[in-house]
Amino acid sequence: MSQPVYKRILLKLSGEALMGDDSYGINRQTVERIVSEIKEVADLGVEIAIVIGGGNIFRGVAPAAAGMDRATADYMGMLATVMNAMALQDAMRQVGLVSRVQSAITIQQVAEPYIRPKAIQYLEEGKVVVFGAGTGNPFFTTDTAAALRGMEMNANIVLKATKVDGVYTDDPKKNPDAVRYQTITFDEAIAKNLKVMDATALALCRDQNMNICVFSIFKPGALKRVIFGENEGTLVHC
Ligand SMILES: Nc1ncnc2c1ncn2[C@@H]1O[C@H](COP(=O)(O)OP(=O)(O)OP(=O)(O)O)[C@@H](O)[C@H]1O
Ligand SMILES: O=c1ccn([C@@H]2O[C@H](COP(=O)(O)O)[C@@H](O)[C@H]2O)c(=O)[nH]1
Repeated sequence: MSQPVYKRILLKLSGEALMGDDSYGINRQTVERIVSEIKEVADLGVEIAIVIGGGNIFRGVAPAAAGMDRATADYMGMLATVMNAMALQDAMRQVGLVSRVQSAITIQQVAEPYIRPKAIQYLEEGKVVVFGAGTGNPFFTTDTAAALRGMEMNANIVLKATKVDGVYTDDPKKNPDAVRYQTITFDEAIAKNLKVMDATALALCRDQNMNICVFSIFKPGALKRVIFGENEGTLVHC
C-alpha cells in the first residue's frame, strides 16, 4: 500500500473557497466537505498545520475597503481570518478532529496566541493547528503567513489549496487560453509575475528551499493525491 510522502504539511486554505457558491461568507456545506478531506489525510497520520485566508469576508485591498486607511483595512482582514479559523475548528470538532487555533493577533477570549513550540507540540500530538490572523502584520497576505508558518513548523511542503488547479501562464479565470504548468521554478514564477501567489511568499519559500504545491480545493480527492505524491496541481520548486 502506498504511503504519504509528507509527514508534516502546511496547508494554505483559500478564504474565498469557503464561500462555496455564495457571494460572501462561510458556506457550511463547503466547510464540511473541505474538513472531510482534511480528516482523511489526518487519519493517515500526516501532521497538519493550516493557514486560512480571509477573502470570503474581507480583503484589505478590495473596493469595500476603498477610502479606508490601508493598515486598518488589513487588520480587519486579519480578524476575518480568525473567524474562518473558528468556523473550521468547529467543523473539525464535529467530525472528531482535535484542533487548536492560534492567532497572530492577541485575542485571548477566542484563540490562543501564536506560540511556536506549543504549535509544534500540538502537531506532534496529532492535533490540527489552525493559524489565524495571518502574519499579524498589515501589508502582508495569508500566503506569506503560510510560507512563514510552514518554515517555522518545519513542514515538508506548503500546499496552497485554492480555486484553480495549479499555476497557469496567465489567470485562467480571465484568460481561457492560459496553460497550466506541471512544475515551475520560483524564479520563473516571480519573473513572470504569475499572480497565483504573492511574490513575498514565493521569495521566502525559494530562499528557504520550501516547495509549494498549488492545487484546487474544489477537486474531490486532490489533497489526498498531493499527499501521496501523485501528479496533481503545480509544483513550485527551486
Ligand atoms: N498565473 C496564474 N495561475 C493561476 N491562478 C492565477 C494566476 N494569476 C492569477 N490567478 C488567480 O489567483 C487566484 C488565487 O489566488 P488568491 O490569492 O486570489 O486566492 P486564495 O489565496 O486562494 O484565496 P484567499 O486570498 O481568499 O485566501 C486564482 O483564483 C486565480 O484566478
Ligand atoms: O499577514 C497578513 C494576512 C492578511 N492580511 C489582511 O487580511 C486579508 C485577507 O487575507 P488574504 O490573504 O487576502 O486571504 C488581506 O487582504 C489583508 O488585508 C494582512 O494584512 N496581513
